[in-house]
Amino acid sequence: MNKFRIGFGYDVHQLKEGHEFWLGGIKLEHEKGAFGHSDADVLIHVICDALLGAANLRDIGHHFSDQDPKFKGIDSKILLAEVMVLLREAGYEVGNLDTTICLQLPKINPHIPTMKKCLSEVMNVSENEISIKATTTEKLGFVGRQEGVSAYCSALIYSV
Ligand SMILES: Nc1ccn([C@@H]2O[C@H](COP(=O)(O)O)[C@@H](O)[C@H]2O)c(=O)n1
Ligand SMILES: C[C@@]1(CO)OP(=O)(O)OP(=O)(O)OC[C@H]1O
Repeated sequence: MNKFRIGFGYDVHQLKEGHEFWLGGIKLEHEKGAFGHSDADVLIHVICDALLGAANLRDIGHHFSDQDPKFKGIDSKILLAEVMVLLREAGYEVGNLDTTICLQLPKINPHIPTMKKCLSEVMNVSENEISIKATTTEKLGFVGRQEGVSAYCSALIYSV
């Protein structure tokens, strides 16, 4: 019988002028971009954390340290692909993911189909199993002030 496990991820990155804005594996055109040790793709980071957590494999920083120059500016799609290797080596497959991006601007809805296609290809998981949603915080807090972007992910995995 398949064993089902759930996982959860949460992450925040600062938004700053003069940085690229990578989100869900694609580059958005915006006056500010996300800042981090990697490309700061907060959506991919929460997916990694939710999958690692579900498999009890620690977290993204444990596998890809923000102190390691090897990961400086790295494309987070590479990290997600590596997480999928770890997950499958541990004997699991992805059931489904449900994510929420908290971002005041820009609007994410027009980009969701492209993000889903991109993540589906990186993970080798059907687009139907990848849900991406977005919300503002009604101009409240660091998201509302456009100082940062946060995201959440719930993941279901099952043993194969
Ligand atoms: N960056 C965002 C934020 C929100 N959306 C979409 O707009 C809807 C309304 O947002 P509220 O914060 O007022 O609830 C939301 O449900 C999303 O569909 C978006 O595309 N990009
Ligand atoms: C991805 C890593 C590694 O480059 O760096 P950041 O882009 O800073 O991301 P974060 O989610 O803060 O932590 C994970 C890090 O290990």
